[in-house]
Amino acid sequence: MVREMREEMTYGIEEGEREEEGGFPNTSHKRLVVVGYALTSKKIKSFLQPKLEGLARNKGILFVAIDHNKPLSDQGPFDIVLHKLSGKEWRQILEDYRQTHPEVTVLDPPDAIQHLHNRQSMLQAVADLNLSDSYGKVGVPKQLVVKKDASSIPDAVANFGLKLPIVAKPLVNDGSKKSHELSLAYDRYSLQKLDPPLVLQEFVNHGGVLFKVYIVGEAIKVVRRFSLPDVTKRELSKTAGVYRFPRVSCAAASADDADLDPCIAELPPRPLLEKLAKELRRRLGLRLFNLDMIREHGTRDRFYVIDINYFPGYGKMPEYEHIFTDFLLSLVKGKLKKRSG
Ligand SMILES: O=P(O)(O)O[C@@H]1[C@@H](OP(=O)(O)O)[C@H](OP(=O)(O)O)[C@H](O)[C@H](OP(=O)(O)O)[C@H]1OP(=O)(O)O
Ligand SMILES: Nc1ncnc2c1ncn2[C@@H]1O[C@H](COP(=O)(O)OP(=O)(O)O)[C@@H](O)[C@H]1O
Ligand SMILES: [Mg+2]
Ligand SMILES: [Mg+2]
Repeated sequence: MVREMREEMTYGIEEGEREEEGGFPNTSHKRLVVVGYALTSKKIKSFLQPKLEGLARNKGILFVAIDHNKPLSDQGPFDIVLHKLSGKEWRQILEDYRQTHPEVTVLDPPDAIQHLHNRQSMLQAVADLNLSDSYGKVGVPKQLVVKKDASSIPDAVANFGLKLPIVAKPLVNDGSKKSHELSLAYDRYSLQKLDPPLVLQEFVNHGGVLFKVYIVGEAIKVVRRFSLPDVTKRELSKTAGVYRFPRVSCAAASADDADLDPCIAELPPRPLLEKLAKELRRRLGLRLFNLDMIREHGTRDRFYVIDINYFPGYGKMPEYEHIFTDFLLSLVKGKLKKRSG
C-alpha cells in the first residue's frame, strides 16, 4: 500500500537524487518520503496536527501509522521511523529493525533515549561538557542521588554540602505520572519523608522564568515559560516541610508575551545555545529533544540545564510544522548524498 502510494505521488525527493533501489525505478519524477510513526494517542493529537500533515503532503512526506500487530519489517518500506513509546519489548523490536534495515533512519536510537530515562545520567553530558565561553556558562545544579533508605537523607545532604531548598525528583524518568511528581524541601529533616530512588537537586532561583530550548536536528527554537518563583532567604528560614508541586511546564502559560524584567526574560545568547545544542546532539546521539534551562537570578550569563526530554511537545514550538518537515527532508537528502558521494 505504502509502496503504491509512494510511486503514485509525484513530489518529494527528486528520484534522480536517489540511487537506484529495489522497487523504485530511477526516473526523473519525484517520490514520497515515507515516515512510519509509533506514538501514543496523546502525542498523535498534539504533534500530528492537520497543519503538519498538510504541509508534509505538499512537501512529499507521508506519515504512516505503524501497526503493532504486524512485524515492522512487513510494513513500509519506510525512509524514517519516528517513535516515542515505552517498554522493553518495543525497544527490542526497534533495535532488531535497525540491524536489519540500516537504510532506515530511526528517530532516535533506543539506547540513546534510554540514557534520558534516568535523571542522573540525563544531565551527565551537560556536566561533562562544562560549557563556558564569552557568552556564558552552562552547568547543572549540584545534585545527589539517593537510591534507598530515606532516613539517611538528612546526613547525606549535610555531608555532600547540598544547600536548601532542595528539589526532589524521581530518579526514573520514564514518562509515567509518578516520574513527574516533584517536591520542594525547605528543611533537611523533612527529607526523610521522601520516597527514594531520587535525585536531590539544589533549587536555583531563576526569577520564575524557564527557557524551553527545542532542538530538531540542527534547528533550535527557544520559548519562555513561567516556572517556580524564587525562594527568598526569609521564606526559607520561616518554612519547613516538603511540598509537592504540580507539573509546571504543562500548567504554566507561555511567558513570551508577559511584561517581564529584561534581566530575567532575555533569551540565552544564540551562540551559546548553538554550541550547547551541537555538543549535546553529538554526546547524546539524539536529534529530537528539548532542554529546560534557567538563568540564575542576579546573573546575566549563568545558566543551568535542569531537564532534557526526548521528543517533547513540539506542537507547542512555534513554526514546528516547517522546521520538522524540512528536517525530515534533509535527513533523506543527506542519506542520498552520502550513498552517491
Ligand atoms: O505533553 P506535552 O506536549 O506537553 O509534552 C511533554 C513535554 O512537555 P514540553 O514540550 O517540554 O512542554 C514534557 O516536558 P517536561 O518534562 O514537562 O519538561 C515531557 O517531554 C513529556 O514527555 P514524558 O512525559 O516525559 O515522556 C511530554 O509529553 P508527551 O507528549 O511526550 O507524552
Ligand atoms: N534545580 C532546580 N531549580 C529550580 N527550579 C527547578 C529545578 N529543577 C526543576 N525545577 C522546576 O521544576 C520544573 C520541573 O522539573 P523538571 O526537572 O523539568 O521535571 P519534569 O521532567 O517533570 O519536567 C521545572 O520546569 C522548573 O520549573
Ligand atoms: Mg521539565
Ligand atoms: Mg522532563
